[in-house]
Amino acid sequence: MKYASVIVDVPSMQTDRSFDYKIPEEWQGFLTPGMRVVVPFGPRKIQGFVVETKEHSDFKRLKSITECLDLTPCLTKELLQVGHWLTEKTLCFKISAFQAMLPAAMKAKYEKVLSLTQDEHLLNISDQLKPFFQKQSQVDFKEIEQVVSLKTIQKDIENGYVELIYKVKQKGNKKRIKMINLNVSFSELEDKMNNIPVNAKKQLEVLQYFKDNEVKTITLQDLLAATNVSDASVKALIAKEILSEKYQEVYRDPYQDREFKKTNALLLNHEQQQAIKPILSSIEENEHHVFLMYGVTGSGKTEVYLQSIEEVLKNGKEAIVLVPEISLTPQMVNRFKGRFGSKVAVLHSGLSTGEKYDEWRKIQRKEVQLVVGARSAIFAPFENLGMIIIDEEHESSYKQEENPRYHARDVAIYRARNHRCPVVLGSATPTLESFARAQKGVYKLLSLKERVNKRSMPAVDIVDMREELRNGNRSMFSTSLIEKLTERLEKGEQSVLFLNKRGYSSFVMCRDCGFVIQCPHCDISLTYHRFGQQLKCHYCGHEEHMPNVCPECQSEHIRFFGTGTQRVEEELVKVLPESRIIRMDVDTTGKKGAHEKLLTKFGNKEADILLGTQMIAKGLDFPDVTLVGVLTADTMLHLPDFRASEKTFQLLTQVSGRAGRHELPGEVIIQTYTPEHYSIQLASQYDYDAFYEQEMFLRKSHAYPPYYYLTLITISHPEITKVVAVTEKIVQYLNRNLSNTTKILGPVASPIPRIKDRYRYQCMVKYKRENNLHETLRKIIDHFQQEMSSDDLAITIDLSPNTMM
Ligand SMILES: Nc1ncnc2c1ncn2[C@@H]1O[C@H](COP(=O)(O)OP(=O)(O)OP(=O)(O)O)[C@@H](O)[C@H]1O
Ligand SMILES: [Zn+2]
Ligand SMILES: [Zn+2]
Repeated sequence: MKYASVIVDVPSMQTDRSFDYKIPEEWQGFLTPGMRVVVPFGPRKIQGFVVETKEHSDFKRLKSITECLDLTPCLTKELLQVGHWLTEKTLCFKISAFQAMLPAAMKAKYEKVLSLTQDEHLLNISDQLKPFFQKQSQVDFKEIEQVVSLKTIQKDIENGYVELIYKVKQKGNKKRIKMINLNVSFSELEDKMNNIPVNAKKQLEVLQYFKDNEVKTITLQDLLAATNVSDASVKALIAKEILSEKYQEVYRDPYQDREFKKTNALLLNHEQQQAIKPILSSIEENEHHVFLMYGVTGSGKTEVYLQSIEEVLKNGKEAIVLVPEISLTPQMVNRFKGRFGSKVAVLHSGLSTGEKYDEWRKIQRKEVQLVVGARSAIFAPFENLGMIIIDEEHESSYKQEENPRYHARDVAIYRARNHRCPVVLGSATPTLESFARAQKGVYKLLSLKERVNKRSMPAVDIVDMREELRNGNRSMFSTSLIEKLTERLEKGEQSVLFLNKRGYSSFVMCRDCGFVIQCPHCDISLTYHRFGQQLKCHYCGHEEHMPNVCPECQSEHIRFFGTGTQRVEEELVKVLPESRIIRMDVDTTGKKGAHEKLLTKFGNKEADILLGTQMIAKGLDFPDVTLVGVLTADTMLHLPDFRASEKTFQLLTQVSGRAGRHELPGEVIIQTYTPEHYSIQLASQYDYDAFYEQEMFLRKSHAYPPYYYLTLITISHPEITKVVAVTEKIVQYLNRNLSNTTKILGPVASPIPRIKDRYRYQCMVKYKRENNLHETLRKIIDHFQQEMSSDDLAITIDLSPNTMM
């Protein structure tokens, strides 16, 4: 093939198509679609993806590809196809779609260098530049920029003495280690040693080591450590050709120092057998089906996953398991590694960029057959997929909230259809969307209604906190919660306390005038951080010091409100001084591995109470936890979000599921200010079916999903008049072009009307069927393209918004 079509790394409307390049002769026949290349683009050199190779091009005078970055395609044929589909589905740029499918380490980074156009020009360039080019013809632009004025540089560029070049920097460095090799046989070694002068003691010591230990290859690092000699002695032996060195590539394996206890398949109970049967037959028959495995917490869904995967691997195929924010549940990793050992790659946000890259390459090289990972693991470059599992399918983290705004569930189904294999969605609290599809028979419903060994679900007690207040209890713990905690302490059992942080922050308010301190750039209150007495904005990062007096009325009665985990801990220590508490929140789990350490400690019973936020709500399976307390169940209910009730129900069910999972029975206490709310009532009765009925009824009457599809368009700009004008225009255009049955809401200010000094407006499209939607939206973006690139206007379109924020 002589020509290649390339998608270039310039995310803009004008460049959202392929460009043709000549393939230099030496790469013809080698370069294939899915490889990354460096190509000249205008004055720059940038990265791109080859999407097609061909014998002819309609264009004349084409430039040549400059560099080839891959030896094997980093995107398989199928993933290229997924990329095109993502572009359609989410209205993102092709380049964004391709990049989203690769580990961060492989995204292009550019460095600017200033380069002499000819060596002779060293005499002509300005004096300030000269010192930089004495020894080299290219200099990092950043270095020069700090010392020499841009004007001066510009002049030399205009004169043609120097030029500015963008170089693609490769981030994904493979880790290599130096191996030292013994070049002679052990019998020859004696001879060689005799020839070495006696005073070269260190060199002799090195050779003695090889002799004593009968090794022929060892890493340089280990050799130096074992013999306590310096690098120089080894070099001397290499010069004598007794030793040689070579580099060997190694993987950074975050789990290499850990042992995983091998586990075997358990004997499935009746419900599990019923559930696994259709999955296995779909695997055998090579048929694509989507299964919704609706199983109460502790019903043994994971065991069903494990045994289905076993079947897939036995057939020589591969599987993907998505787990929400997996770094947060090391227990989960253990279960997969325990069953499948080195066949598993793990991909999650807790890994370093390098570690992720290495895990990804294990997949690419077919060294593993199973990947367990968070959202983006859905793009694992397997070519022979036999199954995709999405655990906790209701988790909102499966939706990416930046471009491309995809939902991993959609990608999973698309890929599984390509590979003609099953998708299994598992949850104790399926999304209404999925459950409705199962009701209609679009998905196949598999139910696990009982806990393993018929253990009962923990009894739930709802405590009305208003009542507590009326009875004179002003603390954040109800009387009955304290009683039950004390009981657990006496019996040596463990408790989990859950603080629902979402929608709840510690804001600062003046008790005299009611003034709330807000971010000067965003319309949202600042959050109080005890450490350093700082106030922080969670949207733009603005920080300021906590004032001593109210900026509005000078009163000294300015306090923070709201309950942080730190405060809960302090209060708890006062009430239960003898208890040992582990607190898990963003502050205590910031460091790598901290999360796992804390959980291990709790598992070893080095603490009585685990106190935490969302991060302890799911996946935990500790036998001695018999009490779960939810401190404030209703904080999420009041968010401007049509899924607020559903999320509350899911969360309460998940948290309750942490108690009494093994021999000991469990109990749950839910503290709330709105005990009558149906999502709280029904969660306490574990009545998903009733919740589903009720919530579906409300969604229907308010025209929300799953009855209607949504599209959210958000417009932002530094000037409010501009935002309003553009939003109005968009609404008018939508009204003219979409069908009559479609509802268009807006323009209205977004729930957070200003972020980072930009005003935000939105409009929402609710529709049942809308064939024109994508085309209409594309036209809108097209229309405002100019203003978006020059006038700081931003329009984001989300075709399946998770929240209204
Ligand atoms: N067939 C079985 N026989 C015996 N024990 C089992 C069986 N299946 C699962 N278990 C055990 O029951 C416990 C709960 O199972 P598991 O964690 O798989 O449930 P789950 O449905 O995934 O729970 P959750 O949704 O709450 O995370 C685990 O300790 C598991 O090892
Ligand atoms: Zn005041
Ligand atoms: Zn801010």
